[in-house]
Amino acid sequence: MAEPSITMEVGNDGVALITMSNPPVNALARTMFPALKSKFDEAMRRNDVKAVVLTGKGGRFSGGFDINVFDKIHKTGDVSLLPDVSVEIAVNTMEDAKKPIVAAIEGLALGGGLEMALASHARIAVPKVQLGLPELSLGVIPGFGGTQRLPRLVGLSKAIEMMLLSKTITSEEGEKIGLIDAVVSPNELMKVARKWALDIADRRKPWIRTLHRTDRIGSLAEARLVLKLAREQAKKIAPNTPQQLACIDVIEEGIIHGGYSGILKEDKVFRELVVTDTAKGLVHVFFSQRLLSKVPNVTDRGLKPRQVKKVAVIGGGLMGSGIATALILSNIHVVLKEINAEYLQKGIKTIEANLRGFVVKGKLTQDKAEKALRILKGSLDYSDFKDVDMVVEAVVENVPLKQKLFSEIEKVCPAHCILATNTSTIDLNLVGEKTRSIDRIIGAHFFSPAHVMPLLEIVRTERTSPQVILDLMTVGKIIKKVPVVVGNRTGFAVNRAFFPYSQAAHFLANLGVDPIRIDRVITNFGLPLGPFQLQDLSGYGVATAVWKEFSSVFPDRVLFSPLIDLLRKNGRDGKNNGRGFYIYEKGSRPKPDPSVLPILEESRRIANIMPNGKPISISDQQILEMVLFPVVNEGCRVVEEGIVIRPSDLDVATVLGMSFPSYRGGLLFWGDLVEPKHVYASLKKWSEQYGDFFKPSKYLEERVARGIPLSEADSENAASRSRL
Ligand SMILES: NC(=O)c1ccc[n+]([C@@H]2O[C@H](COP(=O)([O-])OP(=O)(O)OC[C@H]3O[C@@H](n4cnc5c(N)ncnc54)[C@H](O)[C@@H]3O)[C@@H](O)[C@H]2O)c1
Repeated sequence: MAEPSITMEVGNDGVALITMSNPPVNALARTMFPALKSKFDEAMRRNDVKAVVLTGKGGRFSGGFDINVFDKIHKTGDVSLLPDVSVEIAVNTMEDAKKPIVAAIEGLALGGGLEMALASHARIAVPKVQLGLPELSLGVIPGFGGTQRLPRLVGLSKAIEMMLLSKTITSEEGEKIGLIDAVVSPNELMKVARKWALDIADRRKPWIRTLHRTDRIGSLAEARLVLKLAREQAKKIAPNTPQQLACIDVIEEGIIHGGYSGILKEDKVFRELVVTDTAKGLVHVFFSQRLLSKVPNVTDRGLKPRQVKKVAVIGGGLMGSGIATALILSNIHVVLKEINAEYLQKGIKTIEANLRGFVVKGKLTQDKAEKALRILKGSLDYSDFKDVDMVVEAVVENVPLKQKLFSEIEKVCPAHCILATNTSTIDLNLVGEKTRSIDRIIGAHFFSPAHVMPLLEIVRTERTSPQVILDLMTVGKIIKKVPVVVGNRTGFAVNRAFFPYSQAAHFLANLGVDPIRIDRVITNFGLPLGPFQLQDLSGYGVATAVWKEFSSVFPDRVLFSPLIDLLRKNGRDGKNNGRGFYIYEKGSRPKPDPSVLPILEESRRIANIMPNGKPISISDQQILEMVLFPVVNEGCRVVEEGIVIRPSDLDVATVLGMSFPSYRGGLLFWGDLVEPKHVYASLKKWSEQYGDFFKPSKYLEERVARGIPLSEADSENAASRSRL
């Protein structure tokens, strides 16, 4: 791989072209900063240089600061690994340079990359460049002066929106809002940038040092109002993370005391934020996601993914229609098969509604929605199956039906066709029992709603062929999902890890804790739904089926609760009929339902676990731990049993499939943050008091004994996992 480098070429026109190179996105490695400085210094010294153009090699300006450095800081705690860029390079060397610097931008300028462009005196870009400061999504703030210069170029509100939401914009939009000085065609880029630089040098164009500008900020009173609203918004959208409010504070510093003062505060705050648990969690998820595309015995075999152009989706219910939506949106033709015309129409209508939903939210143009619908075809038989490259079965959860379907499909589909099932609970070997091509059977486990949720668990059996796994991974990426390869065991990875979630919550409710309080503790922690609201949403039929399924497979750790049965007996079915733990009324938010209390009391009487018949006294933190530590423990079993390839795969999967807060790094990483020894000791205590449901797993026990984080891959266990 090419080494990171900075080169300089001086043209006869007196323009020095400085090029950043570090493929693939010219990330700014630490070693590049002294080299950048020395090239700029040389350009300033040389008499044959009048102006400088800064660019990136290979059609990309720069993807930003090399975040491998964050990873190193998190492992060593050594913040001095951060280079002094904000003052030394972005101010002294670039902004205050004696000769003008113009950024010539192609492809992308993100994070530190965009900040280098902001420190230049003008910015010229080609069309469709991606521009943004997404640092907050990694738990930090822009660190090379971005918090100060972006508001001075595009105005306070727009800058705050771009930073707080980590929003990227195109160069065309950038030109409209003042971030980009001109958008030109790729073959003109260098010519225009060079001329622009010379025009500044010769005073034909203004020489703008952004940090000194105030014209886009407005009056102090106006700025204060914008900052106040931004703070309120930040508290609402990100109540558990520090970087949003810190970013606003830093911007405010620059507005009150001037850009340079803002830069100094930015640098200080950046160094504080980079070592927070939030940054550690977000960086962990970022790197863990990258690892997912490495699947032993699949991606290391030199196989090439085969193209999947047409897919048959069987079943147009909740899941099938969502899956079909995701496929047609990525230009993959779909045949949707149903049992009768009425259900088929219903399925197609749901797909249309899914697309309309995207259009209404501005995520899709009407044109694209119509184009997607044109490649969808409904069917009541197998006549359109002869040229499909993949089948995704999403019919009701019924073993004989699925077996029958796969034995039929095998006969009507081409020999290369991938045979995928969306089952959430059934053993894939059982699904494929009546099928000869067992090596083509694979799980494509989408999460509901399938056109929205990003996780795709790819379930492989011992017999699934590596080619089929690779093909499905590729399709997953094409339809913008994040594929995580998992093993074929009840619940796979995410549902399995989360099966103790509602059980533990019911246990607490039977111990006398208010379910609404439990939900509140969990949502304050950052999960979007507490366990009771989640059950209300999925309906008690599903809750009972899931509870039964897991109880039969893992009878050693099941808790008894009569609560759901009692609710059903009392005519409640959660959101389905508007009454559950909460009352659901059209147009208003779910409200806790006080009339659940007698049902709850009856459940407590039957369960009979309250000490001396009295509700336990418990803190919010203890509630959180009693609900989530069993989930961490089950997550440990998921790793122990080799259901995921690496522990960090489960972290990504819980973030994407269960909306576990990414700023907590995913399930196991959070277990590491709260200390595995504490998780272990708590579970052990509860298991002695309440039984085996809480019994610490071997993996947890062993990791604590060896002092190895739960979320870290362990080479010793890799061999046992390779059976995946
Ligand atoms: N609901 C979820 O959250 C979820 C999540 C992941 C996976 N799953 C799995 O996805 C599958 C489907 O679940 P769902 O929630 O979409 O169910 P659903 O009841 O909403 O839809 C099933 C559809 O399959 C159709 N169908 C039945 N037999 C058929 C046949 N022979 N040919 C064609 N169509 C047929 C039915 O008419 C119905 O429209 C199940 O295996 C389920 O375990 C569900």
